[in-house]
Amino acid sequence: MKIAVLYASSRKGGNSERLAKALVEGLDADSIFLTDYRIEPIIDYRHTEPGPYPEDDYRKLLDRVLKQDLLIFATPIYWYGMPGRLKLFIDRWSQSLRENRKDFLERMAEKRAYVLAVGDDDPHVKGKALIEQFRHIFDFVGIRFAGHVIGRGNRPGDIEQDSEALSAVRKLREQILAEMGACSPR
Ligand SMILES: Cc1cc2nc3c(=O)[nH]c(=O)nc-3n(C[C@H](O)[C@H](O)[C@H](O)COP(=O)(O)O)c2cc1C
Repeated sequence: MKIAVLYASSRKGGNSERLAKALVEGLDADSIFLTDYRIEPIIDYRHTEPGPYPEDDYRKLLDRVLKQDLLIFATPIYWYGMPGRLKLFIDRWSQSLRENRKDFLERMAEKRAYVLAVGDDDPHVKGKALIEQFRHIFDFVGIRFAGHVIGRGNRPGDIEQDSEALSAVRKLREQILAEMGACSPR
């Protein structure tokens, strides 16, 4: 099973990253830092001739994502939603739907995803909309939403005090390990 973590924070070593690392520690997971990619905003060509699309890192990033079986979205909550960098990437899925809808949806439908979201302003209540947004996005493209964890933290490292989030992550980890065991050849 191929696993990737999409790190959506604008900073390194933050709470969402730490939560994701607790989830995949010791596992063979591809670490995809969105800050390493330049992703331009979508241009809506749905009702006109398509193109030109931006010459940026979108295809490179998408290819890396499409290789995976399990996607872990590790994201801070920014203004009660996802960071712009992650939203730009997901907006561009509309480009793939326009360019190669069947192939894109077939490949997305093979995937499962977890969402780990960290915020500091009552995240279990005010972060619900973000989780719902992911649910709708995954439904649309056929990704199976396998679970989520909301954590609380502001300064890097705060998440280590959120025992509830850490324990929820341990449970997801057990799910992943069980699935990997079921997949491995005997
Ligand atoms: C631009 C920005 C917007 C933020 N907006 C929210 C918010 O709406 N709700 C919230 O709970 N926390 C908000 N925060 C706090 C971050 O979610 C919090 O510090 C989190 O730990 C950051 O994740 P990271 O450490 O993985 O970068 C915001 C932080 C920034 C920088």
